[in-house]
Amino acid sequence: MTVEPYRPQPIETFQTPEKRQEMIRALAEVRQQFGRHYPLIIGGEKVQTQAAIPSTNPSNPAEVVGYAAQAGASEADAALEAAWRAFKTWKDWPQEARSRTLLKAAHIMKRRQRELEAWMVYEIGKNWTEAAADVAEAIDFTVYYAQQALKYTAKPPLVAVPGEDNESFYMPLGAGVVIAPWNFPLAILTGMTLGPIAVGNTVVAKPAEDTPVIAAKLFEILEEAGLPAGVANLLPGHGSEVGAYLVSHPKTRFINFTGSLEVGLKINEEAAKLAPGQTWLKRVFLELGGKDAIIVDETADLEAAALGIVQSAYGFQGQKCSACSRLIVLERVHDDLMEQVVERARKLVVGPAEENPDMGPVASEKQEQTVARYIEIGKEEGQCILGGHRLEGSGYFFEPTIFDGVAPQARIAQEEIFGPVLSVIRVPDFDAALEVANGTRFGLTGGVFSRSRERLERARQEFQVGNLYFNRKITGALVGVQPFGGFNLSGTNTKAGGPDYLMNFLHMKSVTERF
Ligand SMILES: NC(=O)c1ccc[n+]([C@@H]2O[C@H](COP(=O)([O-])OP(=O)(O)OC[C@H]3O[C@@H](n4cnc5c(N)ncnc54)[C@H](O)[C@@H]3O)[C@@H](O)[C@H]2O)c1
Ligand SMILES: N[C@@H](CCC=O)C(=O)O
Repeated sequence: MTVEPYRPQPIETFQTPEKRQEMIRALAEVRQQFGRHYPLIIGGEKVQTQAAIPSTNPSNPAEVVGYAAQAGASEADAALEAAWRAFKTWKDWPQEARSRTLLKAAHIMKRRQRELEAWMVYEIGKNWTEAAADVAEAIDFTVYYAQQALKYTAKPPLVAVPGEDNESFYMPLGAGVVIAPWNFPLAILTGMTLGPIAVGNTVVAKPAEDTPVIAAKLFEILEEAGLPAGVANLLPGHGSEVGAYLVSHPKTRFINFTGSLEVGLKINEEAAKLAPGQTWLKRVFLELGGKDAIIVDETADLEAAALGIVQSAYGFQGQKCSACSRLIVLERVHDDLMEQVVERARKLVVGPAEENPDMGPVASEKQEQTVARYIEIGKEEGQCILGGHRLEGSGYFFEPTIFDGVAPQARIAQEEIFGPVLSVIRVPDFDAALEVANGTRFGLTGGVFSRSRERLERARQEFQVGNLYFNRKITGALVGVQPFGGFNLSGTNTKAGGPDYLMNFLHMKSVTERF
């Protein structure tokens, strides 16, 4: 098998008229397809249901992008059965053939790149570049895992002892459940599904309620790539119903979850209970929320810091687990820095995602209510120095918002808001900055802007996060470059897009023969 060395996909920024025209065409073509119905996919069969989940456009919620069939318990039973049936043969496919199937899927994604981006612009309100980054990451996960999977055919080296032959080898676990969030509705769903599949497992995937259409597009691609029936099964539905059912199911071998801390804790608890007939301990992977901080000290390049803060706080409307939601700034540079941050944030254009603004809408009515509630809390807990309002119009639009003078223990400095709201905390020195940065339950991403080598080296050891960035934005981890996953209550540190990720979905067998 000839394999090109893996390199992350470049992310399209639509600077040329040709690229802009491509996107305008894709948006028009996708709009023509609004309102279609998308079935469940169980064992390769397309299954319609009585109930349907409407997926709407957050820039204009009256528009229905598509309807997804809605799975319940009986469909979940059938999907797990189909996944176990497919496992019997998929586990024995030569690794090269499995990897080739994924590489083919990646090629189809590249061919349909603009179209996939356009679906996410409409379905979840990403601007064009955010949508392009999502598709690029999905392609990256697919290629990277296809290649990484090849290494597990090699047997680990063992110590030889006289009179015995010893060998160890890796085997896939079985049929697992993937439960995905809406905020990277293609990339995260793709990575969580194709990682386990790459090394011989099979999967039942439940996308988020708000993004079933882009999930259906991924499954069209997997079918075209020739992934055998039942290896990946698609089960849109409500998390508290079919999601919870799949988690508790005795036939679920592993759970690959990305989402909120609240739901992650429930899953952790339910998955630990032994269901009647269950004969294994479920492996549970949880990648959860963040309350991510950037520290800026008095030695920093303030212009670079202001740029990195604004990019990290407001990219995709702050709806990234990696988003900067706390700015921890040393008193001495507070005023100069804030002047630049406010100036940059004030210029951000907010509007319908299809017009490619800096910021589109927040994702849903639920998000709208959460962000509005925290803005009200913020007005009690800090001084609103920018924004603080929902914008007029039918879409879920908010101004970029900044609260200054926030106490480290304030709710807006401790709880994940998941919206375009930044809390600014002033500290006297770098010791205090690190203490505040580490003073939440989370530990996902973090950043430091400083020219002090000593402080950067200290932060390298003491800043308790899974992904730490110096002198740049804290979002946009690249597959294979910055393995992604948090510390503390941000998750189980699965490290998506990392060289050890696929080990999570394998177990090792050791065989000894006495001569
Ligand atoms: N750490 C990471 O890598 C990462 C990446 C993206 C998003 N996130 C986090 O995800 C959250 C935003 O996503 P969200 O709003 O979709 O999260 P969420 O927890 O509300 O939902 C995630 C998924 O869980 C399902 N679900 C809900 N209740 C369930 C239950 N009781 N049992 C089983 N499944 C259930 C939902 O239907 C959805 O598919 C934020 O907290 C964000 O920080 C984390
Ligand atoms: N991996 C993404 C965040 C995923 C969570 O939302 C990043 O690095 O920005």
